[in-house]
Amino acid sequence: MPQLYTSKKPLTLVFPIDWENKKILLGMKKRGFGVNKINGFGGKLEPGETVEQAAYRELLEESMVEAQNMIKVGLNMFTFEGDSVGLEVHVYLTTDYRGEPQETNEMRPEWYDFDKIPFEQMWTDDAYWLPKVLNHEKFVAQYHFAQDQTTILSETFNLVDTVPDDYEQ
Ligand SMILES: Nc1[nH]c(=O)nc2c1ncn2[C@H]1C[C@H](O)[C@@H](COP(=O)(O)OP(=O)(O)OP(=O)(O)O)O1
Repeated sequence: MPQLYTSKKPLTLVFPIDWENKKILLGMKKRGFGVNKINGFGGKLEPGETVEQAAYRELLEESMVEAQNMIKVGLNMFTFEGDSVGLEVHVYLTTDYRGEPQETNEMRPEWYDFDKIPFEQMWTDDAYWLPKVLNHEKFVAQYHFAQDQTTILSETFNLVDTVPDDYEQ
């Protein structure tokens, strides 16, 4: 396969989970990349920050939920036709958190039942990997998007025991 990217940008994506009631916290993104889509909480790293530190900070900034733990469950490499920068998205679940979710400038949070996840309002790839995560599986995947940011042109998906720190092309 030809190289899909020449540089990559790490991003975080966190989902608070209530296993007992089978609910997941998602948010409507109010601005920026993926605006109007429903997704987990996350974003870019600040200078000097680790991926995990960024995951805690972004969740708090976007939903006012303060995670007490994080479990890394997936690594996605997203690339786009005509764009040489890959998005390396590190996916976490948190099962222990403090605070009630609140609407912020970035996100409007809402709890969803596992069987009522609004995949049609989410990134196309989520329908492939999010159910695996809710089934306690871990994965490494790559999705190559057309310029419409909706059509997936190619993909690779693998279940793993441990999620690596970096995506290797
Ligand atoms: N295909 C995809 N599927 C998915 O589920 N999440 C994706 C995705 N592509 C990007 N994301 C996530 C990763 C990250 O949590 C978020 C984008 O990061 P940011 O919120 O930092 O972007 P913004 O452009 O809003 O940045 P700021 O304006 O600096 O906040 O979208």
